[in-house]
Amino acid sequence: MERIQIICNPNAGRQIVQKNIPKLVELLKKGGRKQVDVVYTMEHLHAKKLAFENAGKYDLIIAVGGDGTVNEVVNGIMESDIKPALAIYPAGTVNDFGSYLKVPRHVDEFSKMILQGNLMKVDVGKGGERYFLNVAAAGLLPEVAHKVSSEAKTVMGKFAYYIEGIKEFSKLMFRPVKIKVQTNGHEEEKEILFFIIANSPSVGGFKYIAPQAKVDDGQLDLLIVEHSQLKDVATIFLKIFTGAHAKHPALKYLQVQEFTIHSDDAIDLDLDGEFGGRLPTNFTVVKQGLNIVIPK
Ligand SMILES: Nc1ncnc2c1ncn2[C@@H]1O[C@H](COP(=O)(O)OP(=O)(O)OP(=O)(O)O)[C@@H](O)[C@H]1O
Repeated sequence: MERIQIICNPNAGRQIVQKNIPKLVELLKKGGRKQVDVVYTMEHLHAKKLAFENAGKYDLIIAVGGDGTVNEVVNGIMESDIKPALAIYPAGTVNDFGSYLKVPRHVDEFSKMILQGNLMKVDVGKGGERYFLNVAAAGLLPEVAHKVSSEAKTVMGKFAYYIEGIKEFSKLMFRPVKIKVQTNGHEEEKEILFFIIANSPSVGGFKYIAPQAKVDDGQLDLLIVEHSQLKDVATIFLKIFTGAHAKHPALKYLQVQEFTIHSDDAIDLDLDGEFGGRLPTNFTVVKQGLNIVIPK
């Protein structure tokens, strides 16, 4: 992987990791990489455009930012005919996929990982026409993610999500979401509190939301909590910290390759923490569709 493009969101997270970029470039050049170009994103969707337009010119794109920036780079790569490899340099409030892959945050370790170039093929989820690397969701979690202001997340980190989550939770007790789920030609109507479609086990900073998820098995893990199970929701939430929630009878846990979710209400969809359009949405998975650099 000789030709490297670094796409960096200067505003992501606490804007600390970004200070390492000059050092990273220096280390990669010292390691023999002749072309290491850095571009800073200027606005929403800029990272996607940069990844798409330059996909053929690079062997590797390093996304520096949070899950939103990584999602944009993944969309740019997946929409391109030539697909460079991806590396995630976690610099955001939440970096689920990077944390799951145990990507080092220290610049020396990170550059070592890039120079070693150990690749893994991972699945990429698709919700409608948009790709997601880690998670698609609607209901409680995305409402929380979108309600928390960027400033609050920067100051409080992940805890901002949890605090808002508790506030939102009481509101949602009275507002279930009606959905139709189609899997393998079978349709079921449900009133749910939320659903999560996970590629990796780690979602929203919780490490074990989808404990059975594997990022290269060609399957998406679908978790649904039905409204009828409201009385159990508190217990489910408490168990999330250890992953024990997945075995709770009130939570439906399915592994699927394709399914559709409809709703009569205008329900926002969240893909990797970003607004991803509205339901209805057909979900598919591109099995091992992306090469990603991981530690040895
Ligand atoms: N220069 C920029 N100014 C403003 N927003 C940007 C800029 N570059 C990228 N973005 C947008 O910032 C959003 C958040 O990015 P990302 O998830 O990487 O960071 P984060 O710090 O984890 O998230 P958040 O800002 O939501 O806390 C993305 O939607 C991205 O498109």
